[in-house]
Amino acid sequence: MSSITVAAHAKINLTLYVGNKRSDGYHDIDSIMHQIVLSDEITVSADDSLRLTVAEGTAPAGEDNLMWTAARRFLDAASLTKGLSMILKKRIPSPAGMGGGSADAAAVLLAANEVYDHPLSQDELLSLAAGLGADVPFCLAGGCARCQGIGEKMTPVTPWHGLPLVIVRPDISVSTGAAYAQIDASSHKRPDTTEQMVQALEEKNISLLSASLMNHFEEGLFPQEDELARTSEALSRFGRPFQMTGSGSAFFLIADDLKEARHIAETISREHSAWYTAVTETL
Ligand SMILES: C[C@@](CO)(OP(=O)(O)O)[C@H](O)COP(=O)(O)OP(=O)(O)OC[C@H]1O[C@@H](n2ccc(N)nc2=O)[C@H](O)[C@@H]1O
Ligand SMILES: Nc1ncnc2c1ncn2[C@@H]1O[C@H](COP(=O)(O)OP(=O)(O)O)[C@@H](O)[C@H]1O
Repeated sequence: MSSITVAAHAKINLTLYVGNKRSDGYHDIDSIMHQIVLSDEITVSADDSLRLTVAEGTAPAGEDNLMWTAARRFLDAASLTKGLSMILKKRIPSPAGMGGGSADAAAVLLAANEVYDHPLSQDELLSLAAGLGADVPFCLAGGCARCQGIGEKMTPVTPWHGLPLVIVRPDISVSTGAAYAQIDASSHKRPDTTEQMVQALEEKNISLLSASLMNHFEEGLFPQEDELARTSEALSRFGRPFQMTGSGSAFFLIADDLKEARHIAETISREHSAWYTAVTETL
């Protein structure tokens, strides 16, 4: 196969417990990540050199894009003296806590392996993924998983397909590194509800899922970033479960059905025209 087009799906964190800082500067986490339908589109073709075109939306060009690093490391690991031509249609908001760059990098690893007839095993791809970023192994494995360690220790969890979601991203960016540092500075720790969330997903129990939503970053970031607190307030009036995803600044709200999701998204976008809003579903 000389060319392939794939979807690079965004993720949401249904739970995100942040543990202590480790000696390597990273933090152990306990998080249920779920892929969602919202995705970037990536076309990867065999070529003599490495090229990247951003054909839609906004993302770093060339070497600053994680896709470039993923492609370079794939070619080196597979001992290929060839290149790859990559076209990105960027649709996932960024940065947002939705793992867009990680999803793109994982998609490049999988697509490049297809294009060059599987020179690397799944374990070799996972090891390349772990070297690219904490969320990349999950994006490579996909579905729904409990992610521990810094995200690389994954246990598959029963996904809940088709939960209707409204995604809202206020017009601010949060630095992931700064968000982790903020957690170190705060003494409050919410209890870890990840076990409970696994049970909620297995039972498809929306009340238990709603009660188990938890993101440690909210505690430290909301008092610091007015716009995040404002987004939380704007979402609270719909009476549906919602939460910030990852280190922000996007939120997800779980609607009863797609019709309600569209109504909520329209209402928010009318009142906050600078905010990104989208309707999607869990994958
Ligand atoms: C917070 C989470 C939750 O899913 O997602 P996002 O908000 O980025 O989507 C992840 O842990 C983000 O993973 P990822 O975005 O891949 O992080 P990286 O680029 O590897 O790390 C950026 C910086 O965040 C800090 N970091 C990251 C992961 C981790 N477990 N502990 C950390 O302390 C480190 O300071 C690191 O230098
Ligand atoms: N393919 C990519 N898509 C988006 N951002 C990318 C990509 N490659 C590198 N980046 C860089 O990564 C940063 C984090 O982006 P992103 O992965 O979307 O964040 P998050 O994980 O918080 O959703 C961006 O600000 C950008 O500089």
